[in-house]
Amino acid sequence: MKTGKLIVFTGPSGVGKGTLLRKLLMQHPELVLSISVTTRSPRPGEINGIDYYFVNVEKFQQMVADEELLEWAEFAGNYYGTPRLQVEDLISQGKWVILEIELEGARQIRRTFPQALRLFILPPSLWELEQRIRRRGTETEEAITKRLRRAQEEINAANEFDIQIVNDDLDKALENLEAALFVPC
Ligand SMILES: Nc1nc2c(ncn2[C@@H]2O[C@H](COP(=O)(O)OP(=O)(O)O)[C@@H](O)[C@H]2O)c(=O)[nH]1
Ligand SMILES: Nc1ncnc2c1ncn2[C@@H]1O[C@H](COP(=O)(O)OP(=O)(O)O)[C@@H](O)[C@H]1O
Repeated sequence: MKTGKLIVFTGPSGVGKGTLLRKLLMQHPELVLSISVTTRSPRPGEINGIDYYFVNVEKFQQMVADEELLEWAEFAGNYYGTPRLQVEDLISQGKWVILEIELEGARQIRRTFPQALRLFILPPSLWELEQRIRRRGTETEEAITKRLRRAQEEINAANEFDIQIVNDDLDKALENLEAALFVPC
């Protein structure tokens, strides 16, 4: 029987997690990205059920109370969480499931799924991180400030993770990511 695997993918907002994951998933369709629940509003182009499940705060709190979330956290004024059933089903089918989550959620997973592989994506510098968030053009000034403040705290915790990858050159970062995931055993 194939063994499923849980892979945690963390790093500051704007570091390029989404960009790296899109490329990785195109090349490795056997990997599955877990779709999170969030109370944040959809950005233009984001689709409910594809990018996130967009819910209101009441619904989110109900899911927490009903223990439907494997982990959850507040980030920059919104709630985010991983639906438990979806992940457990996929892992029991032998799939490799990726959680793209922030630091507090990654810490929860470390306690509940100690066997998960945990990766942290670093920016080449804080200056470049800020340029990337601004260039993306999806955030208000207030949201950018919150994300940058949080970024330093997250970067300080990078050593808690099994593997650290710097996303400077995108293709190089992708190569390092593949090397970390597909170690011959
Ligand atoms: N704990 C937790 N964090 C999540 C989850 N889904 C997304 N996040 C994180 O929430 C943060 C904000 O995500 P988002 O609003 O999409 O902004 P972006 O990272 O700037 O694109 C990022 O660090 C995500 O990795 C989740 O289910 N649980
Ligand atoms: N290696 C890279 N070099 C330059 N720009 C990048 C790189 N990786 C991602 N970006 C850009 O940085 C911005 C933030 O990337 P994104 O994937 O949305 O980050 P995250 O999901 O971590 O918040 C996007 O505009 C993306 O095109």
